[in-house]
Amino acid sequence: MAAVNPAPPAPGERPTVLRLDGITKRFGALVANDGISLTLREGEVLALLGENGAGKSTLVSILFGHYVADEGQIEVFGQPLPPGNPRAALAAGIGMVHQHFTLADNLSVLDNVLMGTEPLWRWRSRRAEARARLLAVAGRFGLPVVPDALVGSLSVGERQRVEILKALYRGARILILDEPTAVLTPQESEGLFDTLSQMVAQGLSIIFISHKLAEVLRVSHRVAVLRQGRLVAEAPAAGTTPAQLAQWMVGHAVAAPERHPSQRVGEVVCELAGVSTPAGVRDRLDNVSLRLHAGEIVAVAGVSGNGQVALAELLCGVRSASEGDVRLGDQGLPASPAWLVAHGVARIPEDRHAVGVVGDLPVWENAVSERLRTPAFSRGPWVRRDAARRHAQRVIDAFDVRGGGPLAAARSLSGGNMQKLILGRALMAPEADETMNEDPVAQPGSAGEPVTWVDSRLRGNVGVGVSAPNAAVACAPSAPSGGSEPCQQRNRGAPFLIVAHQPTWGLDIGAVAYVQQQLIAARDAGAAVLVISDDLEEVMTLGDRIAVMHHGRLTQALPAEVWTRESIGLAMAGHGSGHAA
Ligand SMILES: Nc1ncnc2c1ncn2[C@@H]1O[C@H](COP(=O)(O)OP(=O)(O)OP(=O)(O)O)[C@@H](O)[C@H]1O
Repeated sequence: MAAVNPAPPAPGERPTVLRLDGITKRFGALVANDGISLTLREGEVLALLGENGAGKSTLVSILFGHYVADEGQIEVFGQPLPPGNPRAALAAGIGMVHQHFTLADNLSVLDNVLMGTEPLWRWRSRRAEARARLLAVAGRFGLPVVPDALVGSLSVGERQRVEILKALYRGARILILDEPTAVLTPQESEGLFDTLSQMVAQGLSIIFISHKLAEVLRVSHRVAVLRQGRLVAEAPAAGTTPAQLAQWMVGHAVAAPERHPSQRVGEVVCELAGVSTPAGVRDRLDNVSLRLHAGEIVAVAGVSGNGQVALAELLCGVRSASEGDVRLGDQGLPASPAWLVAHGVARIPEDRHAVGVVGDLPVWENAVSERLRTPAFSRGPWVRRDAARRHAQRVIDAFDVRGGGPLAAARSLSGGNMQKLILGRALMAPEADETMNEDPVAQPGSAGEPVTWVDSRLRGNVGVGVSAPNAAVACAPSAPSGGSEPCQQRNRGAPFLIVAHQPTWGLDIGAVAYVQQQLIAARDAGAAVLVISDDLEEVMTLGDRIAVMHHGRLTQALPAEVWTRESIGLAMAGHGSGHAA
């Protein structure tokens, strides 16, 4: 891997462009940022690291004027920055590229860049001038762009380029990139690194937030590490190792997850035979065949946008096949997400913001949302609130969901902690006491809410709808057969099929290791696991068998040993099955 960063600016040689002095931010009793002081120099890439919930997003939100610090000052190019004023931040030359893009799909690149910079009525008259300026900025930083292209037709990497251009067009001199590579393919990440090096060569300064430690060391000049809101380390990237970074972030060494091949592969739990999904949809399946066995992890690699969403949605009952056959055990797969969830198909959705949680609702409601109408959490028309909150607390403890407890609004969780909550919801079965019939049931006026009421609050969630028939989490006669093991799993409420789409996206290294261990443990307990990921490391760490998606087609799922990094890369680019055997 070629080093991207040019020689770091020697201390004192380049002017300081940004100075944070004693920034403190509290949310109630929680101190998200605790007296943080940092500087950034011209032409410098500063990586901001920390565990999920360490305070990175809070700090950059203060910088960008979305939050107001309780204490401390910020100076940009020697001038004090007015707090809580995004316009002032923009005017001072601060630009931000969020993890989740803020572009309008139905508008052109140029319109997106202009949006918010000019009054609407001026767009037409100033278009030619704006186009020329956009192309000039694009040329200067080596960011090729087609101004009239519709944003909805662009790949993820191209959209990110538009976001960066938007910031540069507005005159950003300090650019904050929040986990910019999380949504990119390896090739797109390379393109971004090239862009970064061009930007710093032109004197821009960059704050780069990422959980990928190797890439952090590669692209940055300096690293700053937050832990529980405090700045615990600052060091030049050169000479620092990923292990050292992990130690600073977590406070102890983190063992990299290792491959643990399956010991006992069971019967076929789910089978796709010649499955296609409707044409005309951008993300579709084209004649896909795949068998998922109990006790095995199949990992699907591929550049996102090649059919992964269609595959995940199909298996979760959100999308139907137009051709071919999908079977769960000995029956057709019902196109009913609620039925599937109730009968032991767990899903970890890719987009946690859109379909994962309902931000305004408390953690406990989100933690039981997919099982709300099971006996574990409801009795007749009433929610068993105590059981639900106990379960939420168990999820919080087991998955280390930090940031406020069962009553906190899910919205207040950091991105990574939200993902841990979704994983816990999908993977953690209710405890025996939560499924016992004689447990006290909340009554009106005492402790509970009507199920229908909670249900309607959650209805915005998951595309699943939670109003499943009051399905017992037991081996229903119509449930897939296929041996006793999945049945036992279902009886315990544990999933027998797990569809995990980008399960560790946005997680810190400790959480990645934990989640991967949980998926392996679920497999070892007899579940069939499908992991869909564009993270090659993850695919190679988890997959007992690996298949690759390209343009809606899926290669044969072959044993992991057959594949190499190179052969997976070839298949990702559509060159045959790509495998070496
Ligand atoms: N609006 C809010 N209300 C209450 N608590 C909040 C709010 N925003 C953030 N927090 C809390 O502040 C802490 C820091 O969160 P922050 O989002 O800054 O972490 P992070 O380092 O960006 O994490 P991640 O890597 O998961 O994105 C967390 O405990 C989070 O729950």
